[in-house]
Amino acid sequence: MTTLVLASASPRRRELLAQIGVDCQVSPADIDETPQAGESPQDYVCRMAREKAAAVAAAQAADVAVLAADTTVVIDDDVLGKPGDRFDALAMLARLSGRTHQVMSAVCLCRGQRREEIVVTTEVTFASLDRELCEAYLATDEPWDKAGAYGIQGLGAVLVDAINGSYSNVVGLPLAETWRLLRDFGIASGLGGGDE
Ligand SMILES: Cc1cn([C@H]2C[C@H](O)[C@@H](COP(=O)(O)OP(=O)(O)OP(=O)(O)O)O2)c(=O)[nH]c1=O
Repeated sequence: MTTLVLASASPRRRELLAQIGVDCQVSPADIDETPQAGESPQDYVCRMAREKAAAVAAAQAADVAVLAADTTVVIDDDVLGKPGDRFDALAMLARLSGRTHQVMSAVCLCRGQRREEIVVTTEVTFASLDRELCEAYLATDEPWDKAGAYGIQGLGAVLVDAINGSYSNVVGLPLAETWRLLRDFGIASGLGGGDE
């Protein structure tokens, strides 16, 4: 049986993997998440997932598989990461208000010399938000550890009018695509049967 290490501090990613019956150990990666000048959102999320996986894989035996992911909100080709402060969070919510944005997650799975990456994009359309609603949402403390300053899986659901694409991708890990990746590596097998 292959040991799978999830290179993530996100409790949501672990819960999402558990939802599809995949057991893992957790070993968060600490990397610099600053975008590079001129880097496209897709290149950025891929690089982040790859660097998280590489940082953790370096400390593992060669037969251990490492899974890492990165999720970012993209609007007008700009990347919105986690808000740094209240002002930042309000500006993000105001920018997303009444418009459609993309949530991009990259997933990187590696074992030994083998490495595969995928990027999944979901479109999310926000309701029109007034200042009072944005302030009230900030007071819930949900925005701080989430890209784009909202969590669709929580009270942030009231901000969302529609989504087009994978829901789990917005929460941090596209489950259908990740499961296929794990299956291709021989890590996930049938449904409900756990790991091979
Ligand atoms: C848009 C959105 C993002 N998010 C989260 C998913 C990610 O955890 C987070 C984006 O930050 P990431 O850097 O992708 O992940 P992380 O810092 O939480 O964890 P790690 O790097 O250790 O794996 O935003 C939600 O939970 N709900 C949402 O609706």
